[in-house]
Amino acid sequence: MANLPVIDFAPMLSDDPKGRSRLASELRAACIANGFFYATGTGVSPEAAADAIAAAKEFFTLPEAVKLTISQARSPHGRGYESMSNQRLEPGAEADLKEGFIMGVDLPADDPRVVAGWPQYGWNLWPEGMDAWRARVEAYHAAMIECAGVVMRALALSLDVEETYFDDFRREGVATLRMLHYPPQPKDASAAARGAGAHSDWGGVTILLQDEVGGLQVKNGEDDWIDAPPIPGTFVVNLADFMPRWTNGLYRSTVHRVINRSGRERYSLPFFFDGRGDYVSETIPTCIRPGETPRFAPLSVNQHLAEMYAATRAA
Ligand SMILES: O=C(O)CCC(=O)C(=O)O
Ligand SMILES: [Fe+2]
Repeated sequence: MANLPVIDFAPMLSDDPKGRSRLASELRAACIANGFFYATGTGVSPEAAADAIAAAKEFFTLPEAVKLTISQARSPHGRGYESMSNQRLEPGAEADLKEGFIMGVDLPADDPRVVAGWPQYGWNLWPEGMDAWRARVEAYHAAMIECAGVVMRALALSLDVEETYFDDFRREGVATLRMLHYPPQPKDASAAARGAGAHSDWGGVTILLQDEVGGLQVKNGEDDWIDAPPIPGTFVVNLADFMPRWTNGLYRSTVHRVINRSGRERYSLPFFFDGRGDYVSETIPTCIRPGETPRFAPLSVNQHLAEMYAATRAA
């Protein structure tokens, strides 16, 4: 079984037309095959990545009562602390054995998009007296917005459109950082136990930083589960639900899951780049081959996010 490829994005950060065209074709092959790959050279420093994992561990060691002061239940916008087993990503499986912390672009209550109730547009919740921690998390979030820009510009090139093609989607879009803690699955756990049940992600791309423990699995192009083990110095990137819409099904929004059978605590930080609420997807003209018609109706980010958040709540 071929492993997922490691793709170097460094050509996007310098004037390197040859490198970019090599990157575009490697990326295209990876996106058609599995929609999952590892990324290096995205411009995020190893120190920033290590610090983000450290910050996640620090948060989850706080007493439950402290974490609950910023419970997601208190946020109209899905921010804050997500208690253990609060989500069920896979219908028919058990609720996900994970807890999380969610933050995103911070907007005041009087922002017109917040007033209009756009999903995931709103303000963050932060634990009391942890300003330095907050600054570290905000710095990593800002770095990931940049990183997603690099990845999406390369994706545009891989589809033979201007590198700016996805800029309208990206501009002031939903950009959610989730810190996750997966306790080890108990030895006697049922076959339906999941850290994160099988699902696809909902936006444009997801860029995942995982620690050294492992447990992420990907459903490949042949419908087999394959491991996406940690590779130091990389992110795991997966395409999400808008990609098949843009590409008329050429690029997949790949199903993945987490089962933590390691016996150890696992920490991971997915960053979801979900796009601008009022953005409506259309099929990219270069993705419609002669004789084909668009397979997907236009869909707005707001509509898709609202439906998916509602569908996956465990309670
Ligand atoms: O923790 C991971 O490795 C993946 C998490 C994930 O797929 C998600 O939160 O959507
Ligand atoms: Fe996911």
